[in-house]
Amino acid sequence: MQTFSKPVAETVASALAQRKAQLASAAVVSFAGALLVNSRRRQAAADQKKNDLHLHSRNEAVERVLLPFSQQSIQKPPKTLLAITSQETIRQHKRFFKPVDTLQKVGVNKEFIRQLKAIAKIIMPSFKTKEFLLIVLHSIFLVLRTWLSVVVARLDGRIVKNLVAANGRAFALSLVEWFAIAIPATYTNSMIRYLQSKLSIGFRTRLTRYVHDLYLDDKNAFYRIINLDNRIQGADQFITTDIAKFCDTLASLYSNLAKPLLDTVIFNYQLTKSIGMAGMVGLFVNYMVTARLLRAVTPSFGKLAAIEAKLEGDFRGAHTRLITNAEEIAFYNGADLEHSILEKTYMRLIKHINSIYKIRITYNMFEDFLIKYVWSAFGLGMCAIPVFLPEWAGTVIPVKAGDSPESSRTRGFITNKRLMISLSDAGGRMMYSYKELAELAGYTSRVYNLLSVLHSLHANEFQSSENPDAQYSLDNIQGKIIANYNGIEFKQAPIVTPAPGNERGGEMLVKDLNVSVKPGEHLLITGPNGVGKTAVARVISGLWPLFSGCLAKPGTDDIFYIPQRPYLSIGSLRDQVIYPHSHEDMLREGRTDKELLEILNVVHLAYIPDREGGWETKKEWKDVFSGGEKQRIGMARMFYHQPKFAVLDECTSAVSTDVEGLMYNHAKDTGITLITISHRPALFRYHQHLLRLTGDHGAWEMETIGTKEQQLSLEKEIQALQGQLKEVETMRTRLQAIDTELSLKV
Ligand SMILES: Nc1ncnc2c1ncn2[C@@H]1O[C@H](COP(=O)(O)OP(=O)(O)OP(=O)(O)O)[C@@H](O)[C@H]1O
Repeated sequence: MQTFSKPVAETVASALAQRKAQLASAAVVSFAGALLVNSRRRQAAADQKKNDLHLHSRNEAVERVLLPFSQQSIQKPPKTLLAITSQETIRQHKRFFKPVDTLQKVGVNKEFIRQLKAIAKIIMPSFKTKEFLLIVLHSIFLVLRTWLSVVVARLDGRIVKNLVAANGRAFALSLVEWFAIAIPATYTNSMIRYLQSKLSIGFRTRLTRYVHDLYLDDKNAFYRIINLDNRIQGADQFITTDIAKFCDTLASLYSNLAKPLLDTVIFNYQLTKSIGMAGMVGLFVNYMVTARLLRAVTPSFGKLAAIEAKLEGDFRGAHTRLITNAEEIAFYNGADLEHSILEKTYMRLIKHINSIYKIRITYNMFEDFLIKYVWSAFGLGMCAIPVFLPEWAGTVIPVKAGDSPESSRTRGFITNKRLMISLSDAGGRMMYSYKELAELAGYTSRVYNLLSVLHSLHANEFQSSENPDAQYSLDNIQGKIIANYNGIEFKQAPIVTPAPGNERGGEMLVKDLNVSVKPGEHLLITGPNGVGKTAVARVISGLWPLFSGCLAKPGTDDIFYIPQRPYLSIGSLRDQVIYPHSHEDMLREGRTDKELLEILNVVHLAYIPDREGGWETKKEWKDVFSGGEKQRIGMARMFYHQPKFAVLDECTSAVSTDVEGLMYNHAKDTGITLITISHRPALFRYHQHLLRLTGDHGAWEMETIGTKEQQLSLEKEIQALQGQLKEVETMRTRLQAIDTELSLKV
């Protein structure tokens, strides 16, 4: 048991030694370190980055998008050229995607048509697109299929007539004709399905590309949509599933609506020839009445589809959270609770789907009854008109030379009946299309909502506050940002949480901050948990808005952020070090793996490439690296990018103090000005200034490290530690006493 007391003394002694070292080193730290800048190297890197940025500029006309389309292509995806959405197009489209009125009913109405028209500008930007060609081809095949249906109906009539007339030769010949028609008919059907799928995937590619261009824009809309807006929950579901469903429904709707419409026109024309005008008027009246009846009983499938999509998103989101936080949940033994959360989310979804199924029972019954039975009976009645009341029909079934009146009537009846069946099928599909149209309205409202929110975030238009008296509201951002400044300077700038949808508006964390960081003047930001240290970094990076005051900051290339939570991307080991650059960027800049190894050496990770099997190794890196290794990779990234300024947010908390010191010294030696967010006093010595956030109504204070006050406060801390050190002996004695007491009891 005595061994426990030794570390107590050691810890206090080492803390004391550290304080003394701080006191000594803080006094000697000066701007000299900052002047030892390897300026040539940094300048070259900056130029290279600018060059690189130019090559990847968002204004670049065309970018390659990888679209795997077969199993083979998954290994080696083909490259399809797709134009990147230009800023001009986005600006022009903005007015079509005005914010959605949440009270607006989702359904087949004017708003739906307006939203669909707006989305059409993305999925079919002009008639010179591949998608338009697909629609034309698709339409040709649809006409062909209708024509083939008429031919088949006539042939069917002739086959039965030959059978009734016992004409064996004619019967055999008509059967041959039957098979001859089967070939183009089946080819037509396959092509219709193929072209429909192609159309859907074409729409999806355009829409996904457009959404990605907005979602991952230079304003970080993917961050804003979560933190600065609460109109869209689970954007991933919108992008991966809702867009796909929207495109599938739209493409199939065209074929499901265009084909029966065409069928209705052509079959009606054919039927008029056989059943006369009276029959046609009867049929028309029948359509009108049934359509009205069906419309009246159709439930709001659009709204139901939109709710279903949202619940699907919630279920998917719950699973994603489980995967992302698997280790933490497993450590906490949280499987039971997570299980019940997943079950609840799933049951909410299933309950909704079940209610849709129940609604559909009566609707489908009514629909079937009207279309299959009422229509057939009505149709048969119409077919009988030329037989029983030829004077009403205004037409009689022609009797061909050599045919008996019976066989002619049979031929006429069979042909008409087939046309009738096709007509009722077309009607059924049209009615079904109405249901599909209502569902499309649901998907359209979701896709439109996503697009309108992305457009507004891209244009820096945020959700308006419900409280007009709120001091800080996202729709009233007054702060002034000066970019490309050689330093960081806050003037009367409050740090405020964005808090979208919060009745009270944003909460002020730091009051009117006045801080200036010039090159070489390293700043340490400290303060209790939740006081707003990271929030300062968020405002510098532009993730959070500046509600008032002024902030001058370096250009995006000149500042690098290492966040509190390490992030490891998908990709090779090399990709982890050079993130967010790609291997192609690295080669273009003329950087080598040898250089990367030197960087890993600085952060004491030189053993990693060998251990992991080389730079090309791909793994789920977040599960491979230890906490400290992840943080060192973060530092390695900074050394790779060599920015002028770096914001380090508690990013070395799991790194041993000696390696941490080496990394800090190396960063300073290479000319990086550090803005560190930390609670660790061991880091004082690497900085000139200290910003202390006290959390008392947004209060803060600035100190120069190494000043008299600073020394005084360190002296005080040393005295306190020395006091504790004196107590070690007493504590040790007490521990021994407890040990003895315990052993006696045992
Ligand atoms: N997106 C957000 N919307 C509203 N409030 C937020 C948001 N993100 C953080 N906050 C709140 O802002 C406050 C400051 O957060 P911040 O992350 O800056 O704390 P911190 O000082 O860095 O704390 P720590 O030392 O624990 O890292 C916290 O109370 C936090 O709950």
